[in-house]
Amino acid sequence: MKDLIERADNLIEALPYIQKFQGKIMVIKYGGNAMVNGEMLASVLKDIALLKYVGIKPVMVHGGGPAISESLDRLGLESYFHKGLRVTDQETMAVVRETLVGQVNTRIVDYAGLAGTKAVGLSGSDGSLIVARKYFDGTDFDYGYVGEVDRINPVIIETMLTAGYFPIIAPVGVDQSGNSYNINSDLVAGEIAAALKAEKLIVLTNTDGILADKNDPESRISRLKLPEIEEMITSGRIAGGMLPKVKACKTALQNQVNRTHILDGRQEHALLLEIFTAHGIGTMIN
Ligand SMILES: Nc1ncnc2c1ncn2[C@@H]1O[C@H](COP(=O)(O)OP(=O)(O)O)[C@@H](O)[C@H]1O
Ligand SMILES: CC(=O)N[C@@H](CCC(=O)OP(=O)(O)O)C(=O)O
Repeated sequence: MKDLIERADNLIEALPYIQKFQGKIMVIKYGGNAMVNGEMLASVLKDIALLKYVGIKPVMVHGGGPAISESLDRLGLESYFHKGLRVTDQETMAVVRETLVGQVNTRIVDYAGLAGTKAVGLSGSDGSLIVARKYFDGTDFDYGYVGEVDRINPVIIETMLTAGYFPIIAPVGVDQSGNSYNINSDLVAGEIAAALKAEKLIVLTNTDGILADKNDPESRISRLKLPEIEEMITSGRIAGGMLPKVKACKTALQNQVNRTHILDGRQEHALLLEIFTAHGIGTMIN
C-alpha cells in the first residue's frame, strides 16, 4: 500500500505544473544525435503523448544530421561542414530533403502515432510554413542551398493545434521562387517558438545541457541568463553544435518565449523530469 501511495504522491507533485502549462505551446527540438534507436524514439514520443493528454500543446522540430550523412555515404556523395553548417549543392539538397522529409519525419510521425497522438508531418513547403532565403555569413563563402529563415507562417501549426494534432516539422525551407533550402534545425526551432510565442523551447541533444567545461560531462550549468551565454560564446566555452542551440534560445527569449531548456534527449523521461519537477535535469536559459 505504501508503494501505491508514493506513486500517487508522485503524480500529485506534477499538479501545479499541469495547472500552469494547460493550453500552453511547447516547441521541442529533437536532434539527430539524440535519436539513437527505435526504443529511445518510442520513449520520447510517449513522454510527448503524456504532455498532450494533460493539455499541453507540443510542436516538434526535428533534425537528422547523422541520417543525412548516412544517406550521402550510401550514394557515394561527399559532404562537409563549414562553421557548423553542411555545405549543400543541388544534388546534396535533394538527398537532404528526401532524408529529412521522406525518412526521418515519417519515422517520428509513426512513433508518435503508436504513442497515441494524432501526429502530422510538415515541412517548410506546407502552408508556406518556413519561407527561406539563401544564407551568407558575411564573407564571400558560398554554402550553396543552405538557408536561413526569412519568415515563419505559423497559421498551419495553429490550425493543427486547434484541431488537436501534434505537428512534427522537418527543417526544409522554400524561397519565393520555389527553391528548397537546408536550414539548421535548431535555428528553425527557435524561429518557430518565437512565431508561436511558445511557453517554452526545449532542445533535446546529446549532452546534459550546457557544460562549463565542454570536455567535462560533470560540469553542467543548471541555469543561465542571456548575458552569461554571450560571455561563454566570446570566450569559446560554447562552440560547435551548441552555438545554433543557444542562438535559437536567444531568438525565442527575445520574442516572448518564457523559458528555454537544453537537455540530454537520450536520458529516459528527460522531458517529463524537466517540465514536471522542481529539479530540472538540463540547462535552463531565461
Ligand atoms: N559548452 C558546451 N556544453 C555542451 N556541449 C557543447 C558545448 N560547447 C560545444 N558543445 C558541443 O555541442 C554538441 C551538441 O551539438 P550537436 O552535436 O550538433 O547536437 P544535435 O545533433 O542534437 O543538434 C555537443 O555534443 C558538444 O560536443
Ligand atoms: C545547414 C545544415 O547543416 N543543416 C543540417 C540539417 C539537419 C540538422 O540540423 O540536424 P541535427 O539537429 O541533427 O544536427 C544538416 O544538413 O545536417
